[in-house]
Amino acid sequence: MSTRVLILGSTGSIGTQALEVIAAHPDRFTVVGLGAGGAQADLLVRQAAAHGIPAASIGVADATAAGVVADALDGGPVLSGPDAMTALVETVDADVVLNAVVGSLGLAPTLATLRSGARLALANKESLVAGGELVLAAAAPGQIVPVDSEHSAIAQCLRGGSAAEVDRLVLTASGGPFRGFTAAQLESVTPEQAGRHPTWSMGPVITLNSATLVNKALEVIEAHLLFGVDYDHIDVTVHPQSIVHSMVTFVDGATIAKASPPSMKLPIALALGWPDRVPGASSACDFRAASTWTFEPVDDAVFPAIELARDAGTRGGCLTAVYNAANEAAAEAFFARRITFPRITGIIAEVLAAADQWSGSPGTVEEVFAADAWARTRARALVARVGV
Ligand SMILES: NC(=O)C1=CN([C@@H]2O[C@H](COP(=O)(O)OP(=O)(O)OC[C@H]3O[C@@H](n4cnc5c(N)ncnc54)[C@H](OP(=O)(O)O)[C@@H]3O)[C@@H](O)[C@H]2O)C=CC1
Ligand SMILES: CC(=O)[C@@H](O)[C@H](O)COP(=O)(O)O
Ligand SMILES: [Mn+2]
Repeated sequence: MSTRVLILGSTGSIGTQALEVIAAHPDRFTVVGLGAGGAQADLLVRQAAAHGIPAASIGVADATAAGVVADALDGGPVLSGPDAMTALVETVDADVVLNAVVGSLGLAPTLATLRSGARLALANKESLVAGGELVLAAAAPGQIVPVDSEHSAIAQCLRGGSAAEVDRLVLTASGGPFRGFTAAQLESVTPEQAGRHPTWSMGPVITLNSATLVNKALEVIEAHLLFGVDYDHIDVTVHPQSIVHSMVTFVDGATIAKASPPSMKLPIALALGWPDRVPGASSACDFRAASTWTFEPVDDAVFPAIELARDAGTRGGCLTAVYNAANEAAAEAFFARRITFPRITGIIAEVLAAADQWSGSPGTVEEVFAADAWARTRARALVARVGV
Protein backbone atom coordinates (compact mmCIF):
# COMPACT_ATOMS: atom_id res chain seq x y z
CA MET A 1 0.00 0.00 0.00
CA SER A 2 1.23 3.49 -0.84
CA THR A 3 2.46 5.60 2.09
CA ARG A 4 0.37 8.77 2.48
CA VAL A 5 2.60 11.80 3.04
CA LEU A 6 1.62 15.25 4.30
CA ILE A 7 4.34 17.84 3.64
CA LEU A 8 4.62 20.96 5.79
CA GLY A 9 6.98 23.43 4.10
CA SER A 10 6.43 21.94 0.65
CA THR A 11 7.79 24.99 -1.18
CA GLY A 12 11.16 24.98 0.59
CA SER A 13 14.42 23.22 -0.11
CA ILE A 14 13.46 20.05 1.78
CA GLY A 15 9.81 20.20 0.68
CA THR A 16 10.57 20.44 -3.04
CA GLN A 17 13.15 17.64 -2.82
CA ALA A 18 10.61 15.49 -0.98
CA LEU A 19 8.11 16.06 -3.78
CA GLU A 20 10.75 14.96 -6.30
CA VAL A 21 11.42 11.79 -4.29
CA ILE A 22 7.69 11.06 -4.17
CA ALA A 23 7.19 11.78 -7.89
CA ALA A 24 9.99 9.32 -8.67
CA HIS A 25 8.30 6.60 -6.59
CA PRO A 26 4.54 6.83 -7.24
CA ASP A 27 4.19 3.16 -6.31
CA ARG A 28 5.49 3.79 -2.80
CA PHE A 29 4.37 7.30 -1.84
CA THR A 30 1.31 9.51 -2.34
CA VAL A 31 1.09 13.18 -1.36
CA VAL A 32 -2.10 13.82 0.61
CA GLY A 33 -1.58 17.40 1.76
CA LEU A 34 0.65 20.44 1.39
CA GLY A 35 1.45 23.34 3.70
CA ALA A 36 3.61 26.44 3.35
CA GLY A 37 4.02 30.00 4.57
CA GLY A 38 2.62 31.70 1.47
CA ALA A 39 5.67 33.55 0.13
CA GLN A 40 5.56 31.33 -2.97
CA ALA A 41 1.85 30.96 -3.64
CA ASP A 42 2.36 30.20 -7.37
CA LEU A 43 4.68 27.31 -6.60
CA LEU A 44 2.24 25.92 -4.05
CA VAL A 45 -0.57 26.07 -6.61
CA ARG A 46 1.57 24.22 -9.15
CA GLN A 47 2.45 21.57 -6.56
CA ALA A 48 -1.22 21.10 -5.67
CA ALA A 49 -2.18 20.73 -9.32
CA ALA A 50 0.66 18.30 -10.05
CA HIS A 51 -0.25 16.04 -7.14
CA GLY A 52 -4.04 16.44 -7.32
CA ILE A 53 -4.36 17.95 -3.84
CA PRO A 54 -7.77 19.47 -3.05
CA ALA A 55 -8.01 22.92 -1.46
CA ALA A 56 -9.22 21.39 1.82
CA SER A 57 -5.89 19.56 2.17
CA ILE A 58 -3.76 22.68 1.77
CA GLY A 59 -2.59 25.04 4.50
CA VAL A 60 -1.09 28.50 4.03
CA ALA A 61 0.01 30.58 7.01
CA ASP A 62 -0.36 33.96 5.31
CA ALA A 63 -4.06 34.78 4.94
CA THR A 64 -3.67 36.87 1.76
CA ALA A 65 -1.61 34.18 0.07
CA ALA A 66 -4.17 31.61 1.20
CA GLY A 67 -6.82 33.55 -0.73
CA VAL A 68 -4.61 33.61 -3.83
CA VAL A 69 -4.07 29.85 -3.62
CA ALA A 70 -7.78 29.15 -3.04
CA ASP A 71 -8.77 31.34 -6.02
CA ALA A 72 -6.23 29.65 -8.29
CA LEU A 73 -7.44 26.18 -7.32
CA ASP A 74 -11.04 27.25 -7.61
CA GLY A 75 -12.12 24.56 -5.16
CA GLY A 76 -13.09 26.24 -1.94
CA PRO A 77 -11.08 27.73 0.91
CA VAL A 78 -7.73 26.47 2.10
CA LEU A 79 -6.71 26.35 5.75
CA SER A 80 -5.05 29.61 6.69
CA GLY A 81 -3.56 31.62 9.52
CA PRO A 82 -0.79 31.00 12.06
CA ASP A 83 -2.34 27.67 13.10
CA ALA A 84 -2.83 26.40 9.54
CA MET A 85 -0.08 23.75 9.75
CA THR A 86 -1.53 22.32 12.96
CA ALA A 87 -5.04 22.37 11.48
CA LEU A 88 -3.73 20.59 8.39
CA VAL A 89 -2.17 17.83 10.50
CA GLU A 90 -5.45 17.46 12.38
CA THR A 91 -7.54 17.40 9.17
CA VAL A 92 -5.58 15.27 6.71
CA ASP A 93 -5.20 11.51 7.22
CA ALA A 94 -1.52 10.73 6.68
CA ASP A 95 0.86 7.90 7.48
CA VAL A 96 3.84 10.26 7.56
CA VAL A 97 4.03 13.99 8.20
CA LEU A 98 7.21 15.60 6.90
CA ASN A 99 7.79 18.71 9.01
CA ALA A 100 10.00 20.88 6.80
CA VAL A 101 8.92 24.35 7.87
CA VAL A 102 11.67 26.62 9.16
CA GLY A 103 12.00 27.85 12.72
CA SER A 104 10.49 27.09 16.09
CA LEU A 105 7.04 27.85 14.67
CA GLY A 106 7.27 24.17 13.69
CA LEU A 107 6.76 23.13 17.33
CA ALA A 108 2.95 23.14 17.34
CA PRO A 109 2.71 21.04 14.13
CA THR A 110 5.36 18.67 15.50
CA LEU A 111 3.25 18.10 18.62
CA ALA A 112 0.05 17.81 16.57
CA THR A 113 1.70 15.12 14.42
CA LEU A 114 2.77 13.15 17.47
CA ARG A 115 -0.78 13.37 18.83
CA SER A 116 -2.18 12.17 15.49
CA GLY A 117 -0.18 8.93 15.62
CA ALA A 118 1.43 9.51 12.22
CA ARG A 119 5.16 9.07 11.83
CA LEU A 120 7.01 12.38 12.11
CA ALA A 121 9.73 12.73 9.46
CA LEU A 122 11.55 15.56 11.20
CA ALA A 123 13.54 18.09 9.21
CA ASN A 124 12.44 20.99 11.42
CA LYS A 125 15.11 20.49 14.09
CA GLU A 126 14.13 23.77 15.77
CA SER A 127 10.89 22.23 17.06
CA LEU A 128 12.77 19.45 18.83
CA VAL A 129 15.42 21.83 20.17
CA ALA A 130 12.75 24.21 21.47
CA GLY A 131 10.29 21.61 22.76
CA GLY A 132 12.96 19.26 24.14
CA GLU A 133 11.63 16.77 26.67
CA LEU A 134 8.04 17.82 25.96
CA VAL A 135 8.39 16.60 22.38
CA LEU A 136 10.02 13.36 23.50
CA ALA A 137 7.26 12.77 26.03
CA ALA A 138 4.62 13.21 23.32
CA ALA A 139 6.27 10.68 20.98
CA ALA A 140 5.66 6.95 20.86
CA PRO A 141 8.83 4.83 20.53
CA GLY A 142 10.17 5.18 16.99
CA GLN A 143 7.56 7.76 15.99
CA ILE A 144 10.16 10.44 15.21
CA VAL A 145 12.43 9.62 12.28
CA PRO A 146 15.16 12.19 11.61
CA VAL A 147 15.55 13.78 8.19
CA ASP A 148 18.56 15.88 9.18
CA SER A 149 21.49 14.23 7.38
CA GLU A 150 23.65 13.76 10.48
CA HIS A 151 20.89 12.22 12.58
CA SER A 152 19.74 10.05 9.73
CA ALA A 153 23.35 8.87 9.46
CA ILE A 154 23.54 8.11 13.19
CA ALA A 155 20.20 6.28 13.10
CA GLN A 156 21.61 4.15 10.30
CA CYS A 157 24.85 3.48 12.20
CA LEU A 158 22.81 2.40 15.22
CA ARG A 159 20.56 -0.05 13.40
CA GLY A 160 20.70 -3.43 15.05
CA GLY A 161 22.92 -2.27 17.92
CA SER A 162 22.09 -1.70 21.56
CA ALA A 163 22.32 1.68 23.31
CA ALA A 164 24.68 0.19 25.91
CA GLU A 165 27.28 -0.39 23.19
CA VAL A 166 27.47 3.28 22.19
CA ASP A 167 30.42 5.27 23.45
CA ARG A 168 30.35 8.51 21.41
CA LEU A 169 28.33 10.16 18.66
CA VAL A 170 30.45 12.08 16.18
CA LEU A 171 28.64 14.74 14.16
CA THR A 172 30.36 15.99 11.04
CA ALA A 173 30.26 19.68 10.10
CA SER A 174 31.28 21.14 6.76
CA GLY A 175 32.72 24.15 8.59
CA GLY A 176 30.64 26.47 6.41
CA PRO A 177 31.88 29.22 4.09
CA PHE A 178 34.07 30.80 6.78
CA ARG A 179 36.08 27.74 7.78
CA GLY A 180 39.60 28.89 8.68
CA PHE A 181 38.60 32.55 9.10
CA THR A 182 39.95 34.52 12.05
CA ALA A 183 37.68 36.43 14.45
CA ALA A 184 38.87 39.68 12.85
CA GLN A 185 37.95 38.46 9.35
CA LEU A 186 34.45 37.50 10.50
CA GLU A 187 33.74 41.11 11.54
CA SER A 188 33.18 42.21 7.94
CA VAL A 189 31.51 39.19 6.27
CA THR A 190 28.18 39.84 4.52
CA PRO A 191 24.87 37.96 4.26
CA GLU A 192 25.76 37.20 0.63
CA GLN A 193 29.02 35.53 1.66
CA ALA A 194 27.24 33.65 4.45
CA GLY A 195 24.74 32.41 1.87
CA ARG A 196 27.39 30.55 -0.14
CA HIS A 197 27.52 27.14 1.49
CA PRO A 198 30.47 25.09 0.27
CA THR A 199 28.68 21.75 -0.13
CA TRP A 200 24.90 22.00 0.38
CA SER A 201 22.12 23.95 -1.34
CA MET A 202 19.59 24.79 1.40
CA GLY A 203 17.17 27.47 2.56
CA PRO A 204 18.59 30.82 3.74
CA VAL A 205 18.24 30.35 7.50
CA ILE A 206 19.94 26.96 7.78
CA THR A 207 22.63 28.20 5.38
CA LEU A 208 23.40 31.13 7.69
CA ASN A 209 23.23 28.78 10.68
CA SER A 210 25.84 26.59 9.00
CA ALA A 211 28.10 29.61 8.62
CA THR A 212 27.90 30.52 12.32
CA LEU A 213 28.02 26.81 13.28
CA VAL A 214 24.70 27.38 15.08
CA ASN A 215 23.32 24.65 12.81
CA LYS A 216 25.82 22.20 14.29
CA ALA A 217 25.01 23.51 17.76
CA LEU A 218 21.29 22.82 17.22
CA GLU A 219 22.27 19.40 15.88
CA VAL A 220 24.23 18.55 19.03
CA ILE A 221 21.08 19.26 21.06
CA GLU A 222 19.00 17.33 18.52
CA ALA A 223 21.36 14.32 18.81
CA HIS A 224 21.26 14.42 22.61
CA LEU A 225 17.46 14.37 22.54
CA LEU A 226 16.99 11.81 19.75
CA PHE A 227 19.58 9.29 20.89
CA GLY A 228 19.73 9.89 24.65
CA VAL A 229 23.50 10.39 24.70
CA ASP A 230 25.08 12.83 27.21
CA TYR A 231 26.55 16.06 25.85
CA ASP A 232 30.05 15.07 26.89
CA HIS A 233 29.77 11.98 24.68
CA ILE A 234 28.83 13.96 21.55
CA ASP A 235 31.71 15.25 19.42
CA VAL A 236 31.78 17.49 16.38
CA THR A 237 34.46 17.17 13.72
CA VAL A 238 34.90 19.45 10.71
CA HIS A 239 34.74 17.40 7.51
CA PRO A 240 34.74 19.85 4.60
CA GLN A 241 33.78 17.26 1.95
CA SER A 242 30.35 16.50 3.54
CA ILE A 243 30.57 12.85 2.44
CA VAL A 244 30.66 11.26 5.89
CA HIS A 245 27.40 12.44 7.40
CA SER A 246 28.15 11.34 10.96
CA MET A 247 29.58 8.44 12.91
CA VAL A 248 29.10 6.36 16.03
CA THR A 249 32.00 5.07 18.12
CA PHE A 250 31.21 1.95 20.11
CA VAL A 251 32.59 0.74 23.45
CA ASP A 252 34.98 -1.73 21.80
CA GLY A 253 36.71 1.05 19.85
CA ALA A 254 34.90 0.49 16.54
CA THR A 255 33.60 3.54 14.66
CA ILE A 256 30.86 3.13 12.06
CA ALA A 257 30.44 5.97 9.56
CA LYS A 258 27.66 6.59 7.05
CA ALA A 259 28.90 7.99 3.74
CA SER A 260 27.19 9.20 0.57
CA PRO A 261 27.55 12.25 -1.69
CA PRO A 262 25.82 15.32 -0.22
CA SER A 263 22.16 14.95 -1.18
CA MET A 264 19.16 15.33 1.10
CA LYS A 265 17.12 13.00 -1.11
CA LEU A 266 18.62 9.98 0.65
CA PRO A 267 17.64 10.94 4.22
CA ILE A 268 14.28 12.28 3.02
CA ALA A 269 13.45 9.05 1.19
CA LEU A 270 14.64 6.93 4.10
CA ALA A 271 12.49 8.88 6.57
CA LEU A 272 9.43 8.61 4.31
CA GLY A 273 9.95 4.88 3.77
CA TRP A 274 11.47 4.03 7.16
CA PRO A 275 12.77 1.46 7.91
CA ASP A 276 13.05 0.50 4.24
CA ARG A 277 15.58 2.05 1.89
CA VAL A 278 14.38 3.58 -1.36
CA PRO A 279 16.52 2.30 -4.26
CA GLY A 280 18.20 5.06 -6.27
CA ALA A 281 17.37 7.79 -3.76
CA SER A 282 20.88 9.24 -4.21
CA SER A 283 24.03 8.44 -6.13
CA ALA A 284 26.62 6.48 -4.15
CA CYS A 285 30.29 7.15 -3.46
CA ASP A 286 32.48 5.81 -6.25
CA PHE A 287 35.43 4.12 -4.58
CA ARG A 288 37.02 3.22 -7.92
CA ALA A 289 38.19 6.84 -8.16
CA ALA A 290 40.70 8.42 -5.78
CA SER A 291 39.24 10.64 -3.08
CA THR A 292 40.35 12.21 0.18
CA TRP A 293 38.26 12.70 3.30
CA THR A 294 39.63 14.98 5.98
CA PHE A 295 38.64 15.68 9.58
CA GLU A 296 39.77 18.58 11.76
CA PRO A 297 38.71 20.04 15.12
CA VAL A 298 36.24 22.91 15.41
CA ASP A 299 37.80 26.29 16.22
CA ASP A 300 35.61 26.95 19.27
CA ALA A 301 37.31 30.28 20.04
CA VAL A 302 36.28 31.77 16.69
CA PHE A 303 32.98 29.85 16.43
CA PRO A 304 31.54 29.65 19.98
CA ALA A 305 28.06 28.43 18.93
CA ILE A 306 28.57 24.76 19.79
CA GLU A 307 30.01 25.37 23.24
CA LEU A 308 27.13 27.74 24.01
CA ALA A 309 24.67 25.01 23.02
CA ARG A 310 26.36 22.37 25.14
CA ASP A 311 26.14 24.75 28.08
CA ALA A 312 22.47 25.60 27.43
CA GLY A 313 21.61 21.91 26.97
CA THR A 314 23.42 20.92 30.14
CA ARG A 315 21.73 23.68 32.16
CA GLY A 316 18.50 22.25 30.74
CA GLY A 317 14.83 23.26 30.91
CA CYS A 318 13.75 25.82 28.32
CA LEU A 319 17.28 27.09 27.71
CA THR A 320 17.55 25.27 24.40
CA ALA A 321 14.36 27.08 23.32
CA VAL A 322 15.98 30.32 24.47
CA TYR A 323 19.13 29.51 22.47
CA ASN A 324 17.16 28.82 19.31
CA ALA A 325 14.87 31.86 19.58
CA ALA A 326 17.79 34.21 20.31
CA ASN A 327 19.50 32.86 17.22
CA GLU A 328 16.39 33.28 15.04
CA ALA A 329 16.07 36.93 16.12
CA ALA A 330 19.80 37.62 15.71
CA ALA A 331 19.89 35.94 12.29
CA GLU A 332 16.98 38.13 11.18
CA ALA A 333 18.98 41.21 12.25
CA PHE A 334 22.09 40.01 10.41
CA PHE A 335 20.05 39.47 7.21
CA ALA A 336 18.76 43.05 7.64
CA ARG A 337 22.39 44.25 8.07
CA ARG A 338 21.65 45.59 11.53
CA ILE A 339 24.38 43.58 13.27
CA THR A 340 27.72 42.05 12.33
CA PHE A 341 28.17 38.30 11.88
CA PRO A 342 29.97 37.68 15.21
CA ARG A 343 27.18 39.52 17.04
CA ILE A 344 24.84 36.61 16.21
CA THR A 345 26.59 34.31 18.66
CA GLY A 346 27.38 37.29 20.91
CA ILE A 347 23.66 37.94 21.27
CA ILE A 348 22.91 34.25 21.89
CA ALA A 349 25.53 34.28 24.66
CA GLU A 350 24.16 37.43 26.27
CA VAL A 351 20.56 36.23 26.15
CA LEU A 352 21.54 32.88 27.68
CA ALA A 353 23.56 34.58 30.40
CA ALA A 354 20.42 36.38 31.54
CA ALA A 355 18.08 33.41 31.18
CA ASP A 356 18.37 31.57 34.49
CA GLN A 357 14.62 31.81 35.06
CA TRP A 358 14.12 29.46 32.07
CA SER A 359 16.30 26.62 33.36
CA GLY A 360 13.41 24.67 34.90
CA SER A 361 11.72 21.88 32.94
CA PRO A 362 8.62 23.14 31.11
CA GLY A 363 5.37 21.60 32.29
CA THR A 364 3.43 22.82 29.28
CA VAL A 365 4.10 23.93 25.73
CA GLU A 366 2.90 27.41 26.69
CA GLU A 367 5.98 27.71 28.92
CA VAL A 368 8.18 26.91 25.93
CA PHE A 369 6.38 29.53 23.84
CA ALA A 370 6.89 32.02 26.68
CA ALA A 371 10.63 31.26 26.87
CA ASP A 372 10.86 31.59 23.09
CA ALA A 373 9.03 34.95 23.12
CA TRP A 374 11.14 36.23 26.03
CA ALA A 375 14.39 35.33 24.22
CA ARG A 376 13.29 37.00 20.98
CA THR A 377 12.36 40.19 22.81
CA ARG A 378 15.64 40.21 24.69
CA ALA A 379 17.67 39.51 21.53
CA ARG A 380 15.87 42.27 19.62
CA ALA A 381 16.57 44.70 22.44
CA LEU A 382 20.27 43.84 22.17
CA VAL A 383 20.12 44.38 18.40
CA ALA A 384 18.51 47.78 18.90
CA ARG A 385 21.01 48.78 21.58
CA VAL A 386 24.16 47.78 19.74
CA GLY A 387 23.35 48.06 16.03
CA VAL A 388 26.10 47.31 13.50
N1 LIG B 1 17.57 22.38 3.35
C1 LIG B 1 18.23 21.36 3.86
O1 LIG B 1 19.02 20.70 3.15
C2 LIG B 1 18.04 20.97 5.29
C3 LIG B 1 17.06 21.56 6.08
N2 LIG B 1 16.86 21.14 7.35
C4 LIG B 1 15.82 21.77 8.15
O2 LIG B 1 14.59 21.68 7.45
C5 LIG B 1 13.77 22.82 7.71
C6 LIG B 1 13.44 23.49 6.39
O3 LIG B 1 14.63 23.96 5.81
P1 LIG B 1 14.68 24.46 4.30
O4 LIG B 1 13.84 23.58 3.45
O5 LIG B 1 16.10 24.62 3.97
O6 LIG B 1 14.01 25.90 4.44
P2 LIG B 1 13.37 26.83 3.30
O7 LIG B 1 13.54 28.22 3.74
O8 LIG B 1 13.90 26.43 1.97
O9 LIG B 1 11.83 26.44 3.34
C7 LIG B 1 11.02 26.76 4.45
C8 LIG B 1 9.61 26.31 4.22
O10 LIG B 1 8.84 26.71 5.35
C9 LIG B 1 7.68 27.42 4.88
N3 LIG B 1 7.25 28.38 5.88
C10 LIG B 1 7.81 29.57 6.23
N4 LIG B 1 7.07 30.17 7.18
C11 LIG B 1 6.01 29.35 7.43
C12 LIG B 1 4.88 29.43 8.28
N5 LIG B 1 4.68 30.47 9.10
N6 LIG B 1 4.00 28.40 8.28
C13 LIG B 1 4.18 27.35 7.46
N7 LIG B 1 5.23 27.23 6.61
C14 LIG B 1 6.13 28.22 6.61
C15 LIG B 1 8.15 28.09 3.60
O11 LIG B 1 7.03 28.46 2.82
P3 LIG B 1 7.05 29.75 1.81
O12 LIG B 1 8.48 30.07 1.54
O13 LIG B 1 6.33 29.28 0.59
O14 LIG B 1 6.35 30.83 2.53
C16 LIG B 1 8.95 26.95 3.00
O15 LIG B 1 8.10 26.02 2.41
C17 LIG B 1 14.59 23.70 8.66
O16 LIG B 1 14.21 23.42 9.97
C18 LIG B 1 16.02 23.26 8.42
O17 LIG B 1 16.84 23.47 9.53
C19 LIG B 1 17.59 20.13 7.91
C20 LIG B 1 18.57 19.54 7.19
C21 LIG B 1 18.89 19.91 5.83
C1 LIG C 1 22.26 18.77 4.99
C2 LIG C 1 22.18 18.98 6.43
O1 LIG C 1 21.81 18.11 7.18
C3 LIG C 1 22.58 20.29 6.97
O2 LIG C 1 22.18 20.42 8.32
C4 LIG C 1 24.07 20.35 6.84
O3 LIG C 1 24.62 19.55 7.82
C5 LIG C 1 24.55 21.73 6.90
O4 LIG C 1 25.91 21.75 6.79
P1 LIG C 1 26.90 22.12 7.98
O5 LIG C 1 27.62 20.87 8.31
O6 LIG C 1 27.75 23.16 7.34
O7 LIG C 1 26.10 22.66 9.11
MN1 LIG D 1 22.26 18.65 9.23
